[in-house]
Amino acid sequence: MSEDVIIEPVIGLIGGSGLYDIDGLEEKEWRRVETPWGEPSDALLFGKLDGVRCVFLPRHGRGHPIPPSDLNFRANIDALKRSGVTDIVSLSAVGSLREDLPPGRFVLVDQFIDRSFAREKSFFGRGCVAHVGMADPVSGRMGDVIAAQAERIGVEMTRGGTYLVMEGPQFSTRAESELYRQWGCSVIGMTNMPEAKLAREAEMCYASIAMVTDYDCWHDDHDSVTVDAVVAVMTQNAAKAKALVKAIIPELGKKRGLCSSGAERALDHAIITAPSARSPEMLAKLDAVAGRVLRPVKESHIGKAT
Ligand SMILES: CSC[C@H]1O[C@H](OP(=O)(O)O)[C@H](O)[C@@H]1O
Ligand SMILES: Nc1ncnc2[nH]cnc12
Repeated sequence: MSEDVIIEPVIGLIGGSGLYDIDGLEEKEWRRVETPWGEPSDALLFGKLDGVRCVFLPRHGRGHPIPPSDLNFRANIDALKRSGVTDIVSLSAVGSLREDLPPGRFVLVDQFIDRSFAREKSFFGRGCVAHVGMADPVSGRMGDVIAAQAERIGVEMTRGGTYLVMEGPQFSTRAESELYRQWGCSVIGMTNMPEAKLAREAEMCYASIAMVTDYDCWHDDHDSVTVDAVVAVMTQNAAKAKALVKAIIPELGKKRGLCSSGAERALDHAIITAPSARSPEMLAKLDAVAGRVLRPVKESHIGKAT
């Protein structure tokens, strides 16, 4: 049954390698946010762009002190959620697994293969078990806005692509890179999972802009990826990324109904633990991410349309 709700979006931006700040924010303020899951990667940058509330988080922290496997993804997503964020735009450096996705190209990812293995992947667990759907991990609504704005400002963007998430921190062997190519993957990186899974559990819409920095190690005509090469291309990509962010925020910030991705109601049919078997400690930790379904209805954070 469709619900009559109006959402005033707050846009969360997660900046990856080479993106540690965003331009043009008004009323800027870096603020630390505490979470029950530990510390986020850094303080969060709060501000407004064209009147739209935004919250920026540098994924690896300013100066990039945190490697992918040590990222506290749960704290990052929880901090964005308790800051009021409704829609997350992830910006990431990635390697290309396809000839037609050269360095400099932006890819609007629509699928993931999660090969990460040393990370906390869920807010739920003993005391409150939930299984959310991940068939469609990103928001097509956000994708439509991002693709349209990329075209308008002349940023070359490929719509759709599968992002292979590897554990890292080492880059892939040639055999691994070839294997992922055979699997039909488009790009490779180390960070979008479990980020996208946790965003879904926290009922936030998620879109991923993957910015190609290299051809990984499979391409005969290109050197194997190095950090220097990634950073050099990312420095060129960053200006385009910042222009794109400026273009999408006023559009993403418009009042709207529920997202077609279903993300905002992901927990409606996901929690399997009987109310009598739920642990109070777990419920306390889930206060921000699952408050909508675990708290009494009158406290729900999304207002009904009048
Ligand atoms: C510096 S190259 C490897 C590093 O860059 C990507 O991070 P992010 O997605 O945050 O831009 C990649 O996933 C690795 O973490
Ligand atoms: N080739 C690559 N592999 C993994 N993560 C990356 N980030 C940027 N390039 C990458």
